[in-house]
Amino acid sequence: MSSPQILDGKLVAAAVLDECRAETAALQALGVTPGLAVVLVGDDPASKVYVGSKVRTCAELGFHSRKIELPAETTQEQLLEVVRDLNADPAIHGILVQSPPPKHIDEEAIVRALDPCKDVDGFHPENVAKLVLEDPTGFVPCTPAGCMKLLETSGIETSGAEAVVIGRSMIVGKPMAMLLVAKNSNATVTIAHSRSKDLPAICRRADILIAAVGRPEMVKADWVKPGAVVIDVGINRVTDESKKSGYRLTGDVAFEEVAPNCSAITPVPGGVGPMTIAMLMKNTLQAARQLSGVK
Ligand SMILES: Nc1nc(=O)c2c([nH]1)NC[C@@H]1CN(c3ccc(C(=O)N[C@@H](CCC(=O)O)C(=O)O)cc3)C=[N+]21
Repeated sequence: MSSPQILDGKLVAAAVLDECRAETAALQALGVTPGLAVVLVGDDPASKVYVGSKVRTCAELGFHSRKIELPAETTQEQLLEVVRDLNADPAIHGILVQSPPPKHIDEEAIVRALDPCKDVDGFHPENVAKLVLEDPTGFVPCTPAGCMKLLETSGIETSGAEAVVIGRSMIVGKPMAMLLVAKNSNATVTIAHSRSKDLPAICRRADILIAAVGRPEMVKADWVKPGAVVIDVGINRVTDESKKSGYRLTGDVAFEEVAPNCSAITPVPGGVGPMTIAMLMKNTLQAARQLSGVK
């Protein structure tokens, strides 16, 4: 096989953002300006890039946004105080605390302190439950939501398909599996992970393969059934002396060798990453509508 369909996340994200822009204008006409707060603790360079790009997208859409950058030494109690203030701030509808925080911070406690109605990441237990219950008032985590949107808009049939998700994180793997098995998607889902026996054989069963492990180029050509659809969630920085920055981005899939073998595949960058940000904006709009009681 040759020339797979390249699933262009940048293009689809731009279309989602166009919808968001129109919806923002409509909300503003009703006196509601969507507001997103992004909290970053410490100075991880990759996190800074992502946070910057989230805040920039807010500005492009006409959202109110707040970027709260805290030093790496910020205590648990100080961070909880910031979250409580944002919970109480009527101009803020969505709160995102960039993950991972420094080691001395108990991330789970921070997530539980969020007002679930403002938890646009969908990490709070109440939103996790709503995802399992298929309750649309909950927030779906942005990365898996973006993968689903990309599959939908590309006309990829999930109903009856064998999907394999590699990775069982609360941020991607588990919610991704839940979305694929949900009644509006109807895939048959396997969740594989580092302890799975014969991972390549499990992956070869997949009509739709989702790689979310965080290991650069782990998925090789012989892991993929000919004609499969491959969604690469990995965003790994690897050193590359030929680049001015000294690094390049690569996914969890060995793109060059895998692509010729599949029917469709996402690139990195330009695949799932831009979709994640677009879905964050969509979730913030949902939060603004729900909190303000506007339909
Ligand atoms: N509470 C929380 N929520 C998140 O949603 C969250 C998080 N923490 N921590 C980190 C991950 C990662 N993440 C990305 C979003 C966009 C791109 C993105 O736009 N990537 C571009 C390239 C960007 C670049 O050049 O580095 C692309 O793939 O084309 C990447 C990664 C959100 N995350």
